[in-house]
Order: sequence, then structure tokens, then C-alpha cells
Amino acid sequence: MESLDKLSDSIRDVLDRAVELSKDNKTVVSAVGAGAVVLGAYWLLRPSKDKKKPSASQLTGGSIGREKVKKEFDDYAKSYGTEAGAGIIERSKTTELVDTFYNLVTDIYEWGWGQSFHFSPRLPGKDWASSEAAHEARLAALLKLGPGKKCLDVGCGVGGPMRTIASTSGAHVTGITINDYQVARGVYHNTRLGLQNLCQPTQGNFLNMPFENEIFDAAYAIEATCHANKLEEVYGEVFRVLKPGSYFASYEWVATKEYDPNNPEHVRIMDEINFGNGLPEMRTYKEAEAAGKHVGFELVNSIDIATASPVAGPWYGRLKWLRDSHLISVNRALVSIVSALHIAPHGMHDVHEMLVKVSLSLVQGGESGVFSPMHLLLFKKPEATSKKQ
Ligand SMILES: C=C(CC[C@@H](C)[C@H]1CC[C@H]2C3=CC[C@H]4[C@H](C)[C@@H](O)CC[C@]4(C)[C@H]3CC[C@]12C)C(C)C
Ligand SMILES: C[S@@+](CC[C@H](N)C(=O)[O-])C[C@H]1O[C@@H](n2cnc3c(N)ncnc32)[C@H](O)[C@@H]1O
Repeated sequence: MESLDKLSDSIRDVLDRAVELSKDNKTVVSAVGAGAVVLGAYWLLRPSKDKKKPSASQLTGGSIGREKVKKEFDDYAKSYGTEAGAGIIERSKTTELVDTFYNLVTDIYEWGWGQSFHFSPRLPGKDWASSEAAHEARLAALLKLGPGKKCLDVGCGVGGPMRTIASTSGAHVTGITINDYQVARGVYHNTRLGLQNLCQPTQGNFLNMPFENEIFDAAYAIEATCHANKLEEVYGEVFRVLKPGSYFASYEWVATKEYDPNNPEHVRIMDEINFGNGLPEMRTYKEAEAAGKHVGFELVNSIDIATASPVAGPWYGRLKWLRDSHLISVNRALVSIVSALHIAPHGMHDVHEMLVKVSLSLVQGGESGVFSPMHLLLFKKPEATSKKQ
């Protein structure tokens, strides 16, 4: 905060100088312009008092101490192979790397996107927030959630979807995330909104969940299981904790049927998506369907929501809009300022640059049709369980 005080002092100096200069008619226009730019920067950087949403001057490395952010980011970057299609080299380290990834990006996501860390199609006449809520509420309807039901959110982030799903349906939602910083953020938002009795985030590994067998009435995952080394491992755990006869719905990140593994451009897009999003590798929707069946689920429905509606706008439209309206450039400038002033931890600038780059790859994946972040799979655990080992 000391650096912010210094920033305020410098702004005051610049404004004083602008007043001086304005006495000279020739420079009045540029002085007022400079003052407006500085005031604008101050407005965008000012810390939010309640941290409901971090501002650029409040970006942290999550649970990573600020002095370690740069090293953790460099180690993360080195963990991806350079050969086409390589993904994470040491797969046994995936969960640890994903935890690091979320320490590094969680504040940036909340600052620049919101509390729901996923995409949604844009509904005609609706803004992005309503379209996002509808995408989440679809799951509550599919899973037939209602008061008294106990539902699991597999990979819950800071709980944006959990809050929509619990408050639209009345069901209780337990979330699991690998990242303890996200748990703290989730608890903070739930308490602030009076939802702490219906929404409960927990820290844990979804490949080995800290829950008893057959305790949940339903489960969903939103753009989260793509982080698992093997889909069978996470699906197997969901199968174990679900009551027989109940449903699991997942929006999966997949390579679509347009994807050609022999097309170097397609492979490049997927490699960039994997790196910028903490994924070990990309699966096809067919592999995801097969993984669910392999652990004992019945496949009830498999549909790519990205292409399902002829009237909804594309899921990557919001990223395109951020780019075309130059908001991403504004964010870049703000992150450069807070980094240069040592307000943000050293390394935050690199993390932000990684996200700038991946936003382009995601749009390319969407426009070319080779990638979807929302292939909906609806699975049912049979009444008489027959889990294959
Ligand atoms: C499901 C996952 C995350 C999906 C999305 C929520 C995020 C994917 C890319 C992210 C972003 C890219 C660009 C950032 C921008 C440069 C910055 O200024 C503000 C935040 C971004 C818009 C950021 C927001 C979240 C994403 C859209 C993965 C991880 C499985
Ligand atoms: C892109 S975020 C999506 C979060 C949330 N579903 C949403 O839409 O806002 C992916 C989530 O999966 C979680 N995750 C990834 N790997 C995990 C693991 N092995 N165990 C538990 N959670 C994991 C991350 O911590 C993060 O919360």
C-alpha cells in the first residue's frame, strides 16, 4: 500500500504540474489530456475496500508468497514439453502444477472475468452475466435438483456456479477444489451473500476425494475434469461417491470431430490451450464418453453445447469482445504499471502475458471449430452398481 500512496503522490504532482502548464495556453490541451489519463489510471488501480473483486493493484499469487511467484511461474512454464502435442512432461506432477496454476491465475480471473471460471454461449438479448447463469442453471434442471438434495461440484473454483445452482434449486452443494486459496475466496463470497448454509467448498483432490461412498444425490463438473491426468480417475471417484440411480453432468473441454491430429495448426492451437490453462493434454469427446462408460456409468446424453443452439452467440465472443474493445490492452497496461511499481508480485506480468496469449488461441480453437469447452456429457450411475475394475 506504500507504493499506492507513492502513486497517489505522483498523480497529485502531475495534476499540479498540469495546472501550472494550463496557464500557458499552448499546452493546455495536452496537460488536461495527461491529467485525464493519470486520473483514469488511478481510478482503475484504486484498491477495492472489501476485496469483493480484486483490482489490478491487489493481484496476488494466491497461496504463493509474493517473492516466489516468478520462480513458480518459471517452473510451471518449464513443465510443458516443447515438442508438438507434448503437454505436461512429468504427468505424476499434474495435480501439483494445476494447484500452482490456480494460485497464479485466480485473482486475475476474478478481476478480469468474474467468479465463474468458465465459458457460456451468449443468449440473444441477454448480457454475459445472465447467459453464464443460464448455462449454470441448466445443470440444476438436468440433475433435477431441489431442496433437500445433496449435490457435488467437482472442481468448484471460487464458487460462482455453486452459488447459482444452490440458489436457483435450493439444493445443498459441496464443492471440491485442489486450491486452498480458492476455498478461502469461495467461503468469503458465500458468507458475504448469506449462502454459507447451502454452499460448502472444500480443499481436496478430485482424484481421491475425502468423501464417503454413495453420499451425493447428484454431481456436476464445469470445465474442470480436463485437469485430470486420466479422465477415468476423476469419473471413477464421482461414480464412487454418487448414490445408485443418480446423475453426473459435465461440461468437458474437448477436441471436436473437426480436430485433425495430423494438422500442425490444430496441434499448435491445442498445445497453446493446454499450456495457458494448466491441462496435461486434450481429449476428444469420444475419449471422454468412453472414460465414463469404462468406470460403470451409463451415457444418457452427449451434446456439444457450443454448436447446439442456432441462435446463441459463440462462447468465445466475450474473449473477442475483450480484445476488440481494447480492454485486454488496458489490462496489460495496468499490469505493467503495478508490476513496474512493485505493487504486484514479480512474475505477475508473465502470468498475465500467458493469459493474453491463450485468449487468442482459445478464440482460434473456437472459430476453427476444433475445440469446445462445453461438450455436455450426462451420465447415470445404474441402480444396481456394476463398477468395472
Ligand atoms: C476452464 C478454464 C478457464 C476458462 C476461462 C475462465 C479462462 C480461460 C482464459 C482466461 C482469460 C484470458 C485472458 C485474460 C485477460 C488477458 C486478462 O486481462 C483478464 C482475464 C482474462 C480475460 C482471463 C479470464 C479467464 C479466462 C477466460 C481452464 C483453466 C480449464
Ligand atoms: C476452470 S476452474 C472451473 C471452476 C468452476 N467449475 C467454475 O466454473 O467456476 C477448474 C477447477 O478445477 C479444480 N481442479 C483441478 N484439478 C483438481 C484436482 N485434482 N482436484 C480438485 N480440484 C481440481 C481447480 O482447482 C479449479 O477450481
